[in-house]
Amino acid sequence: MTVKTDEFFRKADQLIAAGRFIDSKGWVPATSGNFSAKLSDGNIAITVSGRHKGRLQADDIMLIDSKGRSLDGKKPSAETLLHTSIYQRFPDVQAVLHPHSINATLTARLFKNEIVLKDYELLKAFTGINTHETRIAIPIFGNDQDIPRLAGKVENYLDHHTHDVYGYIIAGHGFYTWGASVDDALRHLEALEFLFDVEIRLHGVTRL
Ligand SMILES: CSCCC(=O)C(=O)COP(=O)(O)O
Ligand SMILES: [Zn+2]
Repeated sequence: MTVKTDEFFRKADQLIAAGRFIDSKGWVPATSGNFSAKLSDGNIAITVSGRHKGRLQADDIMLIDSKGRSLDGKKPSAETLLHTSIYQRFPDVQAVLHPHSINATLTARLFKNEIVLKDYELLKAFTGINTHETRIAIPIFGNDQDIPRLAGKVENYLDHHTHDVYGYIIAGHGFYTWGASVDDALRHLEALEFLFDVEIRLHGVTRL
């Protein structure tokens, strides 16, 4: 069994704190959502499947390898493959966060295929964006209980959209976002939440 390092426990603490914050906003109801952070050796700290993400303890964060295989005998998130495929594609990504928020769910009901966010000052919360005069697209995928098939659809999208993808929505489910640290991923998460909220209010729930 692999020994857990100081780095593992530091990242685990960051994920636990992120979970508390995300839950305080109501974005991980019941046992929904999952979080991960990459370690310098390529292994990944990730939430154990089925735990309440707002009440995580050190025991609820486990260690997997880059392929998603458990290194400590615990059962990783059911959606582990969605995390490992992001790390594999984007070497700079160090954290992946997946909330199940009302706004992501409503956004997928209001918009088909993607939501375009443009001309918002808060776009500057995304790494690499320095002006409101830009646009980003957040793709929307159909939900699927077959996670490898869902991961394949995400992969296919990312094969064709190589720049400025900061996250994606899974309809009727939640969204995924990531960043170069847990803090960066959390900033992207909050910004997306705000922008989804604005777009929902703008386009009106009456269209649902
Ligand atoms: C009760 S939420 C259903 C599963 C899910 O979508 C999720 O995000 C949590 O799954 P995990 O295995 O990571 O706890
Ligand atoms: Zn989920």
